[in-house]
Amino acid sequence: MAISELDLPTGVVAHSSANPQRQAELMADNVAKALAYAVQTHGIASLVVSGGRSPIAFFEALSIRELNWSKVQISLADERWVPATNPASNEGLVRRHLLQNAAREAWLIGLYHPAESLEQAASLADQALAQLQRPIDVLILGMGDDGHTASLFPGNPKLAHALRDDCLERCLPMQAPVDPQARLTMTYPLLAGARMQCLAIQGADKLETLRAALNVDPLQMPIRAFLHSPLEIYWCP
Ligand SMILES: O=C1O[C@H](COP(=O)(O)O)[C@@H](O)[C@H](O)[C@H]1O
Repeated sequence: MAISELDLPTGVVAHSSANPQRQAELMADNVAKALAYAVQTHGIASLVVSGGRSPIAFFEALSIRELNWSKVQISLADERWVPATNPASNEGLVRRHLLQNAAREAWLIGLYHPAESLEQAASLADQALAQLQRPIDVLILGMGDDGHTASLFPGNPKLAHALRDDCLERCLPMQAPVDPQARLTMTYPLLAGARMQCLAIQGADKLETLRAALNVDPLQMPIRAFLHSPLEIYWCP
């Protein structure tokens, strides 16, 4: 199946690339243009990225794009509650692959904070996110095989609250079904307010997950909540 065969909602744009490197370069070009425009028009740009296995080539391609990175804030759609030195840390991934080259001048607002409980850590992350320029200029989402995005996981008791349009928290604690289970996630209104929204996915399995998500409720597959304009989906086989 190709992404062009999906019946996507009106206003959702699909970009198809021949391979992961081409996809990374195309996304890096488009994201760099959007960040440069944001810096030019309001003096500061905010970029929120996801972790997981997929974004490394994109991070590296973006890190060498020339723009005024000292005016760019970078934060994370979600984080595992582990320090940046832990191999599972999304912040660690961003530090190793994105905050390099020209992009080393960017300003990172991490979600991880040491605390006595995950709830306290989420509250500290929520406070740190007060510095993040809103609306987010560019959001890069990923998607798990169960239809989760950020750390908005199906079956979590806090999911319905995190997906509410009027959810006041910027960040909430979540439990994932896989290790590391303790997670921190940005909530729906913060994420879905982004000016430019991209979903980056690779492979036939993720396309099948996306197809399934089109026909279910967001509580079953949270990516469903984002499948509307202005989402741009970047897919490659
Ligand atoms: O756990 C996570 O998974 C999703 C998808 O990651 P991938 O490895 O399948 O690309 C990711 O978007 C999220 O940020 C991450 O914490």
